[in-house]
Parts: sequence; C-alpha cells; structure tokens
Amino acid sequence: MKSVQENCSSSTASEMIDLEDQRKMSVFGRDKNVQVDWKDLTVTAEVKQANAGCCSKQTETKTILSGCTGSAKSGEIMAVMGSSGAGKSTFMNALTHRNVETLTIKGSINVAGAALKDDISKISAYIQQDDHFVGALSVREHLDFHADLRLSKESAQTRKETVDRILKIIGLDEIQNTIIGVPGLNKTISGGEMKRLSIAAEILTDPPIIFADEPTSGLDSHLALTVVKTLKALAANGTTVLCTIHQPSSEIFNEFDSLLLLTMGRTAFCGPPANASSFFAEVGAPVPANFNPADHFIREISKFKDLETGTSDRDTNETRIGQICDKYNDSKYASAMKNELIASNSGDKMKLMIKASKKFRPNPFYAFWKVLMRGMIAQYRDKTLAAIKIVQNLGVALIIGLIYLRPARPVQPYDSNDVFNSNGALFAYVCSFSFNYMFLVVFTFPRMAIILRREYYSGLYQLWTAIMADMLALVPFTILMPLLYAAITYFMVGLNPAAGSFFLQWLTLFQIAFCATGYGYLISALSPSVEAANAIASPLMLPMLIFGGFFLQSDTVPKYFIWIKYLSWFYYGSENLYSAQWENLGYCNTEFSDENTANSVVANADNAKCEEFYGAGTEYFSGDSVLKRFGYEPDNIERNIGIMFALGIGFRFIGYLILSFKYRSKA
Ligand SMILES: Nc1ncnc2c1ncn2[C@@H]1O[C@H](COP(=O)(O)OP(=O)(O)OP(=O)(O)O)[C@@H](O)[C@H]1O
Repeated sequence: MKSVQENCSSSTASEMIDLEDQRKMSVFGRDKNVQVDWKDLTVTAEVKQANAGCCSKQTETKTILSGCTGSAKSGEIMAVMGSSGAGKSTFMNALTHRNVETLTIKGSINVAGAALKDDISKISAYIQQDDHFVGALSVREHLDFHADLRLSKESAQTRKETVDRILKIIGLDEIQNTIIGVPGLNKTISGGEMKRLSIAAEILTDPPIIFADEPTSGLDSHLALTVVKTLKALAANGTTVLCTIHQPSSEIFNEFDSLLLLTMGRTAFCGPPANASSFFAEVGAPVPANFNPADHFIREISKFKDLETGTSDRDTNETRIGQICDKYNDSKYASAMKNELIASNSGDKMKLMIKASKKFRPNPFYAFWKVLMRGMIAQYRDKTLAAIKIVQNLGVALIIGLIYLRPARPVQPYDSNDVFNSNGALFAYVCSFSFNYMFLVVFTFPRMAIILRREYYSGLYQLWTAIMADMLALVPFTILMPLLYAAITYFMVGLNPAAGSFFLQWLTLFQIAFCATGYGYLISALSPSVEAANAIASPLMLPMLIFGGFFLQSDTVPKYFIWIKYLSWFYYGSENLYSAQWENLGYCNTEFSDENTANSVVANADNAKCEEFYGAGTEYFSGDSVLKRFGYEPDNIERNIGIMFALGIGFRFIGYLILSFKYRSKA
C-alpha cells in the first residue's frame, strides 16, 4: 500500500487535465448539448408544529423554494451558492427528482425544453456530498465494477480503456491498486481521493448533465480546486454541470462559468459571475477591492449579516434580502436570463436521448452476477473482518465446548447430568447462532443498503438483482461456519456420535443462521440507520427467543401472540437439534438410581451397561423421554427443515419489499 506522501502525487496528476484528455471524454458519441431550465420553481413541505403536542396532527406548510427561475447551459459549470438553509440541497433534489417524497413541487423543470421528472436520472449523474464505497475493493476494482455495469454493452477492451483513461484524467492512476478501506475500521484512501473516485464512477458514461452536491466539502483548498477543475474540464467538453458549493476560494470561484445565488428560498442572482459583481454594485453592495467575491455575495444575502456586531438584526436583514431578490427579479440580468430559457416542447430530442441511454443499462442477470462477485469480495477479502468473524464463531464454540466438556462419549453412556448439560449446550447453540448471525447482518447491511440504493438510483441495476445477490454472498459463510462450529463443539461436548445426527446438527445450525440473517435483513430494511437497526434488533429478537418454547408453555400464551411461535426459528431449530441428539440415544437415569431399586430394573443390554458404569439400580431411559419433556417430536424434522427454509426466504422477501417501498420514488 502506498504512503500518504506517494498518494499526494496523484492529486497533482489530476491538475494535468489537457485538452486532449477532455476531447477523449466524449467517446460514446452522446449528444450532450442540453440546457437545464427551471421556471417559477416553488417547493413546499408539510411541517409538524413543534408546539402541537405529541398526538396532534397540526401541520403548517413551509415554503422552501419560492418562484425560482434560472438556467444552466451546456458547456458551463454553474455554482449554486447561498448560506446554510437557503434551499440549495432542496433545489438539487427537485432538479434531480430525488428525495422528494415529502415535498410538493410546483413550476416547471425542463431539460432542452422537455419535462423529464424521473427520466432525468437516465441522462445525468449525481455526485452526492458523502461518499460510500465497498471498502474491500481497490480503486480500480470499484471503477471496473461501475464500468462493467454502466458500459455493459461495450466490449471488455473499451471498458478497460475507458477506466484507464478516467483514472488518468481524475488523477487516480497511481493509486489504482490501493484498497479503498472503510472509515473507522481500517486505513482508507484520502478524502480527496474518495471524492475523485465518486466523480470518476459517475463520468464513465460521459453523461450530458452532472449534478454535484458539495463536491469540495471536507477537502483542503488544493484538493477542492483539483475537484472543481475536473468538473470544469467535463463542462468544457459539453456537459452541463451544476454544483452546490460553500465558501469557495477566489481561485475556485474563478473556475465557474455561471452563478446561482439562493437566499431564503428565493433567487438573488442567476447568470455569469461578472454580472453578479455589476448587479451587487447596482444594489449598493459592490464587491470590495481585493475581496473574495463569493464571500461578499454570501455575506450580503445572509440573514445573519452583522448580527455579531449588533449593527443589524434578523428583521432588517430579511427585509434587505427581500429587496435584493425583488431588484434582481426586475433587473436586466433576470430578463436576459429569462429570454434564454428554452420554450416547452414535445421533448423529441430528449426521447431520443433517453432511448440512447438504454445502451448503458445492463442485463439483470449480468448485474446479479457482478453484484454477487462484489459481495463475495466484500465478505471475504478483508482479512481483519474475516478474522473477526471466524474468531467470533470459534471463540463461542470453544467457550460452549469448555463449559459443557464431556469427551468421554461414546465409551461411557450419558447419565442424568449429561442430559442436562448437553441440552444446555444445544440451547446455547441456538441462542449464540441466532444473535451472532443476526447482528452480523445488522452491523453491515444498512451500510451496504446505502450503496445499493445509490447505485439503483443511478440505474446500475434493478433493486431485486442487487439485494438478492448481496444476500446470497453471505450464504457460503453461513454454510461453512456452522460446520466448523459443530465439529468443535460436537466432540468437546460429546454429542450423539451417529453421522446422521452430526449432519442434522450442521444442517440445523446452517438453517438457524439462514433465518437469523434473514431476520437481520428484515430489521435492517425497517431501520433508517445502522444505529437504529442495532437499537431495535435485540427487542425484536426477544419474542422469537421466548416463543422458541424454552421458557413458555404454548397453552398459557395469549391467543393474539401465538402466531409469533410459528415465526420463531428458535422453536423449529431446537426441535431439530434436540431430535438429532435424542432420537436414537438414551441415558442412564442416575437421578433415581438406588441399590434398593436394583431388583426392579429390567435385565437387558442397555440397563446392564448403565449398571456397569453407574452402579446397581441405574436404569436406561430412551431419548424419547427427554424429547417429551420439551414437547418435541422427531417426526417433525422434515417439516421443520421446510419451514426454516421458508422463514429464511420469507424474511428476506419482506425485507426486499420494505426496501423497494422505501426506494419507490426512484429518480
Ligand atoms: N423535507 C423537508 N421538510 C421540511 N423542511 C425541509 C425539508 N427539506 C428541507 N427543509 C428545510 O428547508 C430549508 C432549506 O433546506 P436545504 O437543505 O435545502 O438548505 P441548504 O441550503 O442545502 O442548507 P445547508 O447548506 O445547510 O445544507 C431548511 O430550513 C430545511 O430545514
């Protein structure tokens, strides 16, 4: 792995974006001449009143954007600026038609004169503020994955050449084999490299429009300039680039071809930055000499201007901002901009472009295969994570094995204590497996779901292919680990030595892991974050455990809860584990053995063996008597196998339905 110093050299490489590289970017012959217009754009949201009390449904309509009109042109990079809360993110969301479920959008948003709504995602890329990657992949593998899906109709050679070229353009060629890493878990590539990697994946198909939400946040000024220059180079090649940005340096600000200033949901200016300086001079707020114009504009349209010195207050500022917006609306700059809006049309050009974008959509089975392979790498490549998972499983197996250690089996038959202990070991199996495997998913899947959601929104694949593939990637682990686990505990605890019994134990442990991971997916799908998933996981697991039949008599359970018993894999899993153990095996009942009862013990081979090991009067009891105590029936083994498969699949399916509902407003 390269040192930080070595990695720094790649950022300088990205500055060497020459015209030749720019020219090469449009290799897919896409028509990129599209102008994005918005007219009288008003966005509102229903907001619950804080003083409305817990049960009140009293809401008010909040206007987030009000009557905004503007235009972003092909071949230009536009800076969308405004102070915090001005409405920049809402503006980007409205244009990209993402995260708009709770918003009411009025006015028109046209691309080349046509209203696209959801279809805008087919001809645009959205570089989001926060970067999410599968950390186990290398930089190159990440781009190869995106190239394989986004350019699946192109030849392997074209895909490779495209990735090579983009790596060079974006300045990541020198770290292409470096593992991306997971923040907080292991070493990662730098923040600037992550940002450029996000951009690289989005520009593989050379999209006509790029939306970038705060692409420079968290970067130092040098890296921020590199990122903006990269976006500018794309614009120079015909792409329409809209980019929200906070406090750009003068150098960065100079890179922008046009500027949109938003304040309190209104437009304070839209047009070339040079005109902005003229406009602010006309409204009595000229840019001071040797002052960063961006800082000046933001300050002038901020509600918080001069609050700290006491020379202004909120009301005065709001009135002043309202006047600036009104003056802009009546200005020659606004008229010039409105004259350039493209008249609404039938959208024939866009229909052709959207049709052409189909060549960038992969076959679902190919996508499934690619996501599965990536999921396998994510699960098994990271040695630290793999080691943690193995040590966790083996550690629990060893602890249970040591607590219930009984290596004497099969020489010496069980006595009553052994029955108690082996039942305890089986109970520990069910619980440890259920919790371990559920949390394995609850800790990892919510993070992966963010990536899947983004890629799904970017049109990389259909949701079912990705979710199924990702779920399948964990299955080899849930098959192999129970084998290792069963082998260790089996011999340490001295369980039923018959091969059939061992096999059924292994199968049952796999099925418990399969159900628990399925339940983990369901919980993760229900939760908005990793933290929420972790918080609700244990309370949701508890009823499954209690209804497993260990601590509750079914006939005393209130009728309205009985259905939980039928969803509890603890119940089916324990019945199969206990049946595997006791179906063909008995024990010597040492609890009641007594010299005085010796005469009542029937003479047979089993009883004789018990008396040989545990003294006269010790009687042999069949395993059925143990199963009866728990109400378990060996005849149910096949039924339980079927039900556990159905539960594991069912939990996953419901999880998938929840996610598809949550992601329904796909952009
Ligand atoms: N779905 C929503 N429901 C209610 N209010 C919302 C919603 N989305 C945004 N807002 C409010 O609208 C205003 C503008 O929010 P937005 O996130 O667009 O601002 P921003 O300019 O991107 O701010 P920042 O720079 O701090 O990210 C804020 O007051 C925010 O609380």
